[in-house]
Amino acid sequence: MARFIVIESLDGVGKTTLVRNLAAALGGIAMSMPGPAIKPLREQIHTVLGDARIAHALFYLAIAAAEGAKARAAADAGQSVVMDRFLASTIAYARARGVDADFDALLPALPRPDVSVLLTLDEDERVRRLGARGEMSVADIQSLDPVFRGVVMAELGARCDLQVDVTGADENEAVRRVIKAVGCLPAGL
Ligand SMILES: Cc1cn([C@H]2C[C@H](O)[C@@H](COP(=O)(O)O)O2)c(=O)[nH]c1=O
Repeated sequence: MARFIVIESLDGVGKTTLVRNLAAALGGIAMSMPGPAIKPLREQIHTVLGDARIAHALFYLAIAAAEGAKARAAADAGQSVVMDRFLASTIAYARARGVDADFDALLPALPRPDVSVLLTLDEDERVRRLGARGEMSVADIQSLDPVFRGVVMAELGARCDLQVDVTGADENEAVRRVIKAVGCLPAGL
């Protein structure tokens, strides 16, 4: 049974909420990239890394190696782990920002999830939700560019095991759709 589950998507699809709700439904733990300890420092780290796009990709890869190892260990010990973004996002965003590195050569050395799910949402609805967030991040704005979005979605689609569309789904229905697609059992069953 899948215990280390990765959820990937563009920004604004509802990934973070879904990760939290799915982890609760499975009686498991929610994790995120780059993780709560790094998140407050992220802007500072981006400033230090500057224009070197490969540096940003390597930063996220290092975090994926570290957080992925923790997730893998917890899953191997019998816990369900739901991770908000992982290697597919790291590679997809690096590619969309023009980094031309052989990421696939590194994959065998990195922790592997049991299943990765690409969450999709009707694009008009996604744009509406991003707008409703108030201030958009640089990444949010980049995801509105059709070329950028196309590269990210092509990479995510090629690298995820499953795709689940959550258009028209409320929070609970989104969890049900993912559980059905993954075939994992909610807590208590
Ligand atoms: C996790 C991760 C995020 N990102 C970018 C893409 C997201 O739009 C942005 C914010 O991610 P977040 O919404 O999951 O916090 O950071 C990368 O470029 N590489 C990565 O490995």
